[in-house]
Amino acid sequence: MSEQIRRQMDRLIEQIEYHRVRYYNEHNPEISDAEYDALERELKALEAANPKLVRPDSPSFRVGGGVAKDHPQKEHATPMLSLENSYNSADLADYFERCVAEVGDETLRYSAELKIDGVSLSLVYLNGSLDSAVTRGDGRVGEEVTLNAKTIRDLPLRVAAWKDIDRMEVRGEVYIDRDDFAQINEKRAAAGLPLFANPRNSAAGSMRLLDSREAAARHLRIFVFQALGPWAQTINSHIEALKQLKELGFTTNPHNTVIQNLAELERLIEDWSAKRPGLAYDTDGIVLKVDDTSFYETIGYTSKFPKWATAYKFPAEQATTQLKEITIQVGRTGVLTPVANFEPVALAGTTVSRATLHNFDEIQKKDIRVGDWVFIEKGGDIIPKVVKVIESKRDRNSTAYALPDQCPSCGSEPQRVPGQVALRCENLACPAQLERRIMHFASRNAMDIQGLGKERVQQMVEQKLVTDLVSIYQLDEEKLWQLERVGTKWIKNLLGEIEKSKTRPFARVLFAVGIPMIGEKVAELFVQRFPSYEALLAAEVEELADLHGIGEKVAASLHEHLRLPSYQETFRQFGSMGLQLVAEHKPPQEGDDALKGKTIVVTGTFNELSRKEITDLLKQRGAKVTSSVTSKTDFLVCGEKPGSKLAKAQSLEVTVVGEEWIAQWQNP
Ligand SMILES: NC(=O)c1ccc[n+]([C@@H]2O[C@H](COP(=O)([O-])OP(=O)(O)OC[C@H]3O[C@@H](n4cnc5c(N)ncnc54)[C@H](O)[C@@H]3O)[C@@H](O)[C@H]2O)c1
Ligand SMILES: [Zn+2]
Repeated sequence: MSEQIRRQMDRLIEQIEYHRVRYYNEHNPEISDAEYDALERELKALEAANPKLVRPDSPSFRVGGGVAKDHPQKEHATPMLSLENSYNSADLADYFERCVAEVGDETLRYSAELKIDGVSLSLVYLNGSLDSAVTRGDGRVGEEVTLNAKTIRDLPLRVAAWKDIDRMEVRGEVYIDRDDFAQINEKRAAAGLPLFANPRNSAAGSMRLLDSREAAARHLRIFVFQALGPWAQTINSHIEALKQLKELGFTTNPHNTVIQNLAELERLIEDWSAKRPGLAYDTDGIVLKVDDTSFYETIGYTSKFPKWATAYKFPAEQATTQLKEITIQVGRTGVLTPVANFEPVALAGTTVSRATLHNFDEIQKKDIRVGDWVFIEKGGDIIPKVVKVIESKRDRNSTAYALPDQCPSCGSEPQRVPGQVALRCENLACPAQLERRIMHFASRNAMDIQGLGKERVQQMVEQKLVTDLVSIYQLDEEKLWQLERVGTKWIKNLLGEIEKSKTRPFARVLFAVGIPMIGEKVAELFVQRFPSYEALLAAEVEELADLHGIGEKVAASLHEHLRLPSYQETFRQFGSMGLQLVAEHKPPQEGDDALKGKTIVVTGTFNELSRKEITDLLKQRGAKVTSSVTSKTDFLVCGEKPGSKLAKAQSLEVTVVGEEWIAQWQNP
């Protein structure tokens, strides 16, 4: 029996040692922290039940992962310990009881601090100047990384208001902001380097880089959380020490508070559980420390952590699991989104089995393959995401992911959206998109078919009364009677509306078919220059892009879509059903109000007309001419030397037109 337990302990220790090297030395873990902690807990439980079998070299007594030879080694004046972990109220209640019992005072105050998810660093200042920075290492001896520490953005290299102390040690947590971390991983993905699982691993790796210029590019930051040495010994409140550190120019975390009991802590935990996704940096818990430092020796230490402190750990947000399949969802706009389906795994209190992969570029960048073991993460989002692949666990025969060649809803070949990372199904009859397409087609500014509300459209699509845009014009009384709760009057009205929609001008038809990036105003601009479907189809992409107010991507989108079979077929059928595919050219009449409801800004200098003449002309046509560009502006008429209004209009995506656009509003 005991032989079996011994073997079990050996096996656990071997696993733990293996993962410590991956984590502490290589900064490239193969399992999540929660999974690692479970191994440690299992070992500790076995050790507690079998004290005779405990190995003297057990990781249960050790801090960190030892020291590598890359940097000079340096012994800590005071050991750098870890923190005891608490996962629930019972653990925390134990902590409060223990402190009160040791001190014999119920009114103890505790400093409650966010546990910053980074790596600890010891900084020694001699006569006010930073002398050395040392990592925790194995707690006793660490690695000297002073040059790297000097790249930490908010670390003072000299302490200004120095108070005659020749030696002072400050400890803190070095971390990387989430945004900076995302950029680091993006660069690594582009360079084909293994990704970091989280900001903490990348901070740890960065601190130990051999080239401090590279460390500087990692944008390291620090929150200091402790002072040691003669100066600190004169202050016997931890909170007060933090305050004075701040006055000396160190950055302390602004969210530290004082609490007195478990109830207050529980409120704090609840509060931060909600708020911490909004912080710029990762936190993994709340650290409690007895505020009165004169009790530290009384309460004492284990070989691994101080007993006057504990760390409540938030539920784990990362896990590792195996990717079984990549399925594809078709969004309402036709965009195909890959979804990771994996072995169900517990994560932050729920079981998850799916994660979004965002887009196909993401899969390629991270080289995610079916069968891979992956790190998944929940963070602040409801939907988990795949952080990275664990390459060391990849099957040798695995192959890179191939882009889908079929839309899962309709089977047609998806297209790459020009200039974007998305793949899109462009089939106008794709069932997954039909409802949205019809709603758009029938909307007020498009074909304006009243009576085609959301619910009705849903029913029609479900019952296959409409299967594409063309089939709207094939609806008849008999078909409509199949719907629930309809009457003669409603049917007659709807058919009337559909018939009436055939008279909508061509620009509206062009807008209504829902070509990506072709909005209402853009459709109008195109039709003014190319007044029929035939003319548009004959136009080269350069000619389309040549129009004032039209971007290259927009022109490319129109050009490409008009050539897709499903669009060509749709326009052909529209034509034979009597929809308007030719613009009726109405020269404007004196006093007509073609620009009614439009808000227009005029800027710059013009060749043919003065600014005043242009303004008057637009007003005659019913436009409201205003002086500043806002999101409500419909057009910016832009001459030469336009100034800041042009940039403003571009940033708000207001349509910009030139002097030639004015010509159409002049009387013949
Ligand atoms: N995934 C793996 O394979 C693997 C392997 C080994 C270790 N680990 C993980 O490493 C962790 C253990 O590392 P650890 O010993 O650094 O413990 P820890 O990170 O859980 O806690 C101790 C550390 O918290 C930091 N800290 C942050 N804010 C603080 C504050 N306000 N006051 C004081 N300290 C603060 C300090 O650096 C301190 O050293 C565990 O989470 C474990 O899961 C993971
Ligand atoms: Zn499709």
